[in-house]
Amino acid sequence: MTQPLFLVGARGCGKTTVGGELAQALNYRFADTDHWLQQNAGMNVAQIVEGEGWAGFRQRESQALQAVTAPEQVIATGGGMVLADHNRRFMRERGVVIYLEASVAELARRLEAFPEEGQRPTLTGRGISDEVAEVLAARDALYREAAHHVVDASLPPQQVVTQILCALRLADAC
Ligand SMILES: Nc1ncnc2c1ncn2[C@@H]1O[C@H](COP(=O)(O)OP(=O)(O)O)[C@@H](O)[C@H]1O
Ligand SMILES: O=C(O)C1=C[C@@H](OP(=O)(O)O)[C@@H](O)[C@H](O)C1
Ligand SMILES: [Mg+2]
Repeated sequence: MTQPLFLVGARGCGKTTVGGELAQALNYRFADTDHWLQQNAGMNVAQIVEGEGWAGFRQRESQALQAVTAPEQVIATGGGMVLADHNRRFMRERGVVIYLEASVAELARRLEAFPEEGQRPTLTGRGISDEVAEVLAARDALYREAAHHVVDASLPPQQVVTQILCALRLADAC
């Protein structure tokens, strides 16, 4: 199997963290669409949104998705990548898409501990817990529609990696 692997899911579900560990386990390269676009723009997410609005950011993240997609590549997407129908279709057709599913409580706990405001400016103007609930309610169906596999992202990162390898039939002890 050499197809690109796309990780999707809400802010804080661990796409960036798990993506790096999954790439190591498979000896694949790792790319994160947010890292790519921030390097390309010379600005962080908050600065892009301030200058160009969310519409500008969404355009840049679709470009990033196209740019980083390659064989033997693990790709951590941003939480809103699935909003565009063309991104969902592109990921499903070009590779294997994995939804890292976690509860609102778990996501809010992680984001409260590590808000990373430059990477995650507010989407709704609400507090973290309310925002996570509102955004997940709006996007959960899109993550499921995009995904070939759903894994439990509330476990420690290495266990999430193991679940993914099992879903891909790349591990023996599942
Ligand atoms: N499986 C996990 N268990 C506990 N904490 C995690 C896990 N995955 C990620 N984290 C932590 O949650 C925060 C967000 O993780 P990150 O990988 O940036 O998520 P995402 O890219 O999906 O927004 C980080 O502080 C990270 O250390
Ligand atoms: O959910 C979202 O709309 C976003 C998630 C962020 O990425 P992470 O999911 O890696 O935090 C980043 O792309 C941007 O702040 C928008
Ligand atoms: Mg991330």
